[in-house]
Amino acid sequence: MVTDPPPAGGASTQPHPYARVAVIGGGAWGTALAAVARRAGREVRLWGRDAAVCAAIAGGGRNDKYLPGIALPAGIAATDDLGRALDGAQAVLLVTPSATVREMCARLRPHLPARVPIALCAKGIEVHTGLLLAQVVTEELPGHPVGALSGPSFAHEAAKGFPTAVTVAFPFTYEDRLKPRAATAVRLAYTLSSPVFRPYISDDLTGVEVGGAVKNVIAIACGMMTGAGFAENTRAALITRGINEMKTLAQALGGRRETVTGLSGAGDLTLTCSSQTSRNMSLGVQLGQGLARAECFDGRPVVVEGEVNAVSVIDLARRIGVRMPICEAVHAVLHDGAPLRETFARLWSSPLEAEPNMLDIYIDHPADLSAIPDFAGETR
Ligand SMILES: NC(=O)c1ccc[n+]([C@@H]2O[C@H](COP(=O)([O-])OP(=O)(O)OC[C@H]3O[C@@H](n4cnc5c(N)ncnc54)[C@H](O)[C@@H]3O)[C@@H](O)[C@H]2O)c1
Ligand SMILES: O=P(O)(O)OC[C@H](O)CO
Repeated sequence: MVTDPPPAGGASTQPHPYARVAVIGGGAWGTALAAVARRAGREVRLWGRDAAVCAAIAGGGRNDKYLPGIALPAGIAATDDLGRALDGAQAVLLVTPSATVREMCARLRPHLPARVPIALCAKGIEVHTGLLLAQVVTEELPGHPVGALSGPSFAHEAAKGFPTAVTVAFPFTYEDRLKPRAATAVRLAYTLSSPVFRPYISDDLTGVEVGGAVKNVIAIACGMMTGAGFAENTRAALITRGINEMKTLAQALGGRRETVTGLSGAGDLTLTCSSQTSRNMSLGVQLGQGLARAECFDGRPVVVEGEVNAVSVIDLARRIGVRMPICEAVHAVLHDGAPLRETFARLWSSPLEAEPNMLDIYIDHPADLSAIPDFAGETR
């Protein structure tokens, strides 16, 4: 447990916020986080690779490409010049898609102020290496404290100022435990906090990152089942068993099971699996309805992290011997051409087992896939 008594002599007990925040990534979440930081009273520089988007944000307070119709708070300095965005930055939020994190680090390297903390706001695990994104950044940018910001947060809601809570996680040093108000996670949480944005603090970076990556895959599973005509019982079972897959992977990688019950795990899973606002859930629904991948989202290119995450999560889980049957099913449908209904029906015929941490037992369960009715098209 971390405690720090208030200092004697009436000195302020507030952490020191990071006064200047650089947000790297001008998409939906990067723009929303710039709005969050601005609303919290910080000086904000937003880097995007699209000059027209940057001009619209800086000039008109809008990013209609990624957040249509939303008026952003005044004063976000948006630029396509990385050097300008990072000049004097005291904290960096990295918000480009997970697959771009390593290349973005190389681009950031020449411009980063020394020892500036970097918070990953993308959700994923690197394909091939199996590294969590914070490990990728630590490898590429040694000497910087690296953490993550994650949780149930649709960008358009956070940008509009709807109350949102997330987790900010950085490893805690011995010193941080003695003086938690000076810890990076605490300072960054305070930096971004406002009456409508509430960051919770964690030192379990692994648990937080695993939650963010796995929830995307489980959301695709929920979407697939919904699209194929299954109902709420099925979705609730996938969410609950999905949390168990997250816990098992987090623990195997050195994270804590209870972190997965927090905002970055169960919280984000609940949000993402409940609404087709989620691109992951929405992709699953469209595939469940029988659309080909190329037809989904009317053929528009849309960032669906769970597609990539399915590959990296399953590759990692197999390597370290962790069972993740729901993620395996999603992977099989997305990447091995397995038939969707049969693949998920098979999950219901897998051996009976006990709830977590109770009894190590597997009992054969008769597999009769034809016993599961075809609900597609039925009106409920
Ligand atoms: N949108 C949300 O509600 C939300 C919420 C929380 C977390 N996230 C996470 O944030 C990350 C980004 O998602 P998003 O919603 O902002 O995506 P987005 O599609 O809205 O925007 C992606 C941004 O990344 C940029 N980009 C793409 N490839 C790039 C590259 N190679 N180099 C530099 N920039 C590149 C694009 O120009 C764009 O500005 C994802 O990992 C996502 O899971 C999104
Ligand atoms: O639209 P999604 O599925 O990428 O989800 C966005 C956020 O991760 C929700 O917290």
